[in-house]
Amino acid sequence: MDSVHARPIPSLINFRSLDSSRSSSSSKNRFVSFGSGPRNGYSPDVMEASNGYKRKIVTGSAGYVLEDVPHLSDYIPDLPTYPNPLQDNPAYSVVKQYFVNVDDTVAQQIVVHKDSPRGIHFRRAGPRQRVYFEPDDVLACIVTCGGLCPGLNTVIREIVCGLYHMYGVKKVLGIDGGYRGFYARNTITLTPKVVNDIHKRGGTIIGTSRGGHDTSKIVDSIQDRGINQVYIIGGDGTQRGASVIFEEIRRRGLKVAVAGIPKTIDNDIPVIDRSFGFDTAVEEAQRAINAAHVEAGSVENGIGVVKLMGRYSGFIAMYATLASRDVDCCLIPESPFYLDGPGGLFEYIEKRLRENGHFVLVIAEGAGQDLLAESIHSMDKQDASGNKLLQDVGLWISQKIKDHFSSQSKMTTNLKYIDPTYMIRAVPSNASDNVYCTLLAQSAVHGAMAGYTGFTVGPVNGRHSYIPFYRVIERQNNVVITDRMWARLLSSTNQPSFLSAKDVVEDKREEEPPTQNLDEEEDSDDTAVKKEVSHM
Ligand SMILES: Nc1ncnc2c1ncn2[C@@H]1O[C@H](COP(=O)(O)OP(=O)(O)O)[C@@H](O)[C@H]1O
Ligand SMILES: O=P(O)(O)OC[C@H]1O[C@](O)(COP(=O)(O)O)[C@@H](O)[C@@H]1O
Ligand SMILES: [Mg+2]
Repeated sequence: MDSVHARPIPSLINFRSLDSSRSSSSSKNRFVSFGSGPRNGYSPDVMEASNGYKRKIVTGSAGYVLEDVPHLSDYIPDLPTYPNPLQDNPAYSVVKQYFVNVDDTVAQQIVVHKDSPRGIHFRRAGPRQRVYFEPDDVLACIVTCGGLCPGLNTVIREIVCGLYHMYGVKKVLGIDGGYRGFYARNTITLTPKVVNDIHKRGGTIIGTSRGGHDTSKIVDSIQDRGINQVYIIGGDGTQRGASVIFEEIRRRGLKVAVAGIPKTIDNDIPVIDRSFGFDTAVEEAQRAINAAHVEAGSVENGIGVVKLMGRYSGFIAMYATLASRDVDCCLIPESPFYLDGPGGLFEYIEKRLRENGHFVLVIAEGAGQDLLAESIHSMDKQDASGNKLLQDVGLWISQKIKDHFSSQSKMTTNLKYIDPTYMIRAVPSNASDNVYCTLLAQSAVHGAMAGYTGFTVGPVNGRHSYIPFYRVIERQNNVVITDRMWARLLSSTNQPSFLSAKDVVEDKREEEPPTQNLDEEEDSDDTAVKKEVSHM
C-alpha cells in the first residue's frame, strides 16, 4: 500500500473562518464554503473568498489551521500516480525519512501563548513518495521576471539539475525575457551542460522584463507548446502574474503545475523568512558604505551619502547599517523623517560633525518620497509593470544637505554621494544565497512533481513550505519600526527616531501581525506605527 495514504489523517473538526483572529466584517475575509472532499490524505474545506481566491483550509483541534495549496487532483479526477524516482536514486535511497510525511506542516507562528490559537500552518516542502508525472512526459519551463537579483542564475541552474538528476526529466525550456517571452520569442533549451557555470554570473541567462503580462496569451502558449510544469521566478508583481496564470490553467482544466519562486532584493515578500539575494545585497552594500566612510573620514567635515535599493521596504538599508557600524543615520521608507528644526536631520548631522568630524548617511531609495514630492513637482510615473517610478532621493538629499550647510551654517562640509544600487543587484549570489537558492529550486521541483500547483515556495521559520499564491501577494513585507530590530538600529546609530508620541498610533488590528522577516523576535507590540501596502 502506498505509505502516503497509510499515514494518519488530521482530524477535520469543523468549518471555520480561515483565521479566527481576523475581522469577519472585512469583505476581504468573507468565505463561502462550496465543497470538500478527501484529497492527498487531507480533507480540506474549500472556501472562496469574496476576491475570488479559492482557499483550501484544514482545521484541527487546538486552533490548528492548515492553509493548503491547490493540487492537480483538485480539478482533474482520477490522475494516475507513480513511484518517486528518487526511491531508486543511489544518493537518496539510503537517506532515512527522506520523503516528507503527508501530514507534515510548518507553523507560521512559533511564539505562542498558553491559551492562544496554534495559528496558520503551511504544507511542508519536499519529495513525496508518489509523483503525478512520469519523467518522460514532463516538459518544464522556467521564466524570470522583474528586476535583477543575485541568485537568479543559481535558481535556474538548480531547477534544471534537480529535474534532470533527481527525477530524470530531460525537457526543460527557458522562456526568453520574462512573461512576454511566452508569446513573443523563441525558447532556450536548458540542460545541465548549458547551466553548468551560470551560478557564477550575475543577472539571468534567460533574460527578464517588466510589463507584458497577458494571461490568455501566456496560457495559450503553455497549452500549445505542451508545457506541463511552469517555474516562475520573480517578485510580488511576478507572483501576482503567476497567480492569474494558475487560475486560468485551472479554469481550462489543464494538467499543468505552476510553481512560484519568490525573488526580491528588497525582501518585500511576506510570510517567507527572507528572499534569496538579500544576504548578498547586504554584503555588497558594505563595500559602498565602507567607501563612503573612508571618503568622509579623510576630509574635514566629510559627509558620505549612500543610496541603497528598497522601493517600499527598507530591509537592505537597515541590515547593511546594522552590519557596518560606520553609519550615523539610516533612512528608510517606513520611517518618516524631517530635515529642519529641533530633532531634524540637519541638526543631527551638525551635532555629529562637531563630535566626530565626519558623517555617513544610508538612505533607501523609497525613503522621503513625500518630502521630494513637496519640493519637486513631478507627475506620477510608473514603470511597465505599474510600479511607481521614484525620484532620486540620494541626489535630492545630498543637494539639500549641501544647501543647508552652505547657506544656513558656518560649517564647511565636503559631501560625496555614492549610488551603488545596480552594482549591488548585478553581482552573483554569495555562498549562503547559493545554498538557499538550491533549496528553493529543489523544493519547487519536488512540489510540482508531486502534483502541487498554485504555490510559492519558501522557508517559514527555517522550514521550506508551499504557500498559496494569495498569501504572498496580499500584502508587502515592511520593516516594522516599532519592533525590536529597528530599535536595535536606532540604538546602534544613535540617530533621532523622528517620531513624537503623537505619531505612535494605536493599532488594535485583529488581523494577523505582519511577519517582519529576518527578525526572529517578531512579536510586535500592540501599539504600533505600521505601514502596509495592501494589494487586494
Ligand atoms: N497584478 C498583476 N497581474 C499580472 N501580472 C502582473 C501583475 N503585476 C505585475 N505583473 C507582471 O509581473 C512581472 C514582474 O513584475 P514587476 O513588478 O516588474 O517585478 P517583480 O515581480 O520583481 O515585483 C511583469 O511582467 C508584470 O507585467
Ligand atoms: O530600474 P528597475 O530595473 O526598474 O529596478 C528598480 C527597482 O528594482 C528593485 O531593485 C527590485 O524591484 P522588483 O523586486 O519589483 O524587481 C527595486 O528596489 C528598485 O526600485
Ligand atoms: Mg516588486
